[in-house]
Amino acid sequence: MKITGARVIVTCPDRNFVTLKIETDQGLTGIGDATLNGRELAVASYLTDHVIPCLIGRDAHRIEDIWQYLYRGAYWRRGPVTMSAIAAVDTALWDIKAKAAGLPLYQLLGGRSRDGVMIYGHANGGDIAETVDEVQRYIEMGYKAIRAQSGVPGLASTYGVSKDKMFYEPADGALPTENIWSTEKYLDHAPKLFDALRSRFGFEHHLLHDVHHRLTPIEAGRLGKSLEPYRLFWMEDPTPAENQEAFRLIRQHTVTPIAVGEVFNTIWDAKDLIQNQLIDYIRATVVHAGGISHLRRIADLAALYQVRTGCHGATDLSPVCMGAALHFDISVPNFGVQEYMRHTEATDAVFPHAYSFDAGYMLPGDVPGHGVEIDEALAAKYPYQPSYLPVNRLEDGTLWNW
Ligand SMILES: O=C(O)[C@@H](O)[C@@H](O)[C@H](O)[C@H](O)CO
Ligand SMILES: [Mg+2]
Repeated sequence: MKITGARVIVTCPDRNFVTLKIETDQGLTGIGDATLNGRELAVASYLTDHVIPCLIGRDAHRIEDIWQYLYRGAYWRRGPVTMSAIAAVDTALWDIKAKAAGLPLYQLLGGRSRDGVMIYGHANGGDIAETVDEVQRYIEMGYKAIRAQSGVPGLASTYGVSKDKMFYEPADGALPTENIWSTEKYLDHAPKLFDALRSRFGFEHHLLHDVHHRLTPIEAGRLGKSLEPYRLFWMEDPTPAENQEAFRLIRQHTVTPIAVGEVFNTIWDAKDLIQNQLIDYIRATVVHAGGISHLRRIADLAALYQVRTGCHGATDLSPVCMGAALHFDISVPNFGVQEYMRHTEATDAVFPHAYSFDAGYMLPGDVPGHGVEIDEALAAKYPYQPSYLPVNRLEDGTLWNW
């Protein structure tokens, strides 16, 4: 089966998405997500100008060979732009292969390992009271696992607190907005949030929290220790993970489980964290970590050390990524949880899909392929809109991690 064409579709139904569509000489097409929030056009150009010319005429069934060709052939390896582009090709080719076999993608990945994919949603509020009410709402919607983020007294804004409660889009400006961050105010506040949540709801539901790279290792150790009475499912991105060694310091101080990896794009970013059991969940996902093929390699390494998957699934990852991730999630043996931030109706209309939500779990659907398509005519109605993620500054003006 030959690749006869490929094109990049950039669309912005409420937010920007980049999609690669591959066509073959047997009439089958496949799509892959290539969205990189705030740097979308870099990936679109990488695909259009440097990858697609190399794809035409290749055998669409040779997924692994094409992956190696794009990874080794670029000479300049790794990084979010390169690996998101490779991920889009990989995902589209798995979509084609499954369609050619007439099977849902998970059947080519070893079949089901579970009946459904447990997901977690994002409850957030401007203060503790509002966040408690939002957690209540997610419990009523049937969620078994809920991430809780709240505003911090004394800070005008902070990561994870959105205006619209069902969708969270942090990219909010034609140039980056600047937020002010105070670690002391946050460390004083976070335990109070989870004390209120456990006092109200007990321990029946999994509670998660995203620190979003904003602490130093010892501060992360302090936070993890302060959250131990509340038995979190995980504390996410407690400190930037370029220095994987830093997590040893956190581990010395707390048994609060740690999840890292949504910004990782290859197995090399996670190798030491996994092999030294410095984390409990790996957050790498289909769109940013080289696609289905590479994510399986990361998951297999993680399984050796009893590290489980917890794929990133924010609104800025398109329904194409969500669909592919659910096929991965329902089959991977060391599954942990899948993040699911809902997309808007306009986005869902552009990306019709077979996956579904049912009482805190999601199902990938059983149509051939990964079950997600793109309505190109509708996509064309939503032109790209430049949009940046915010930056953080400390109260003294120092540029910090957002
Ligand atoms: O865990 C998460 O979902 C967050 O870290 C994301 O919302 C992240 O901030 C965005 O994906 C960035 O575009
Ligand atoms: Mg996160």
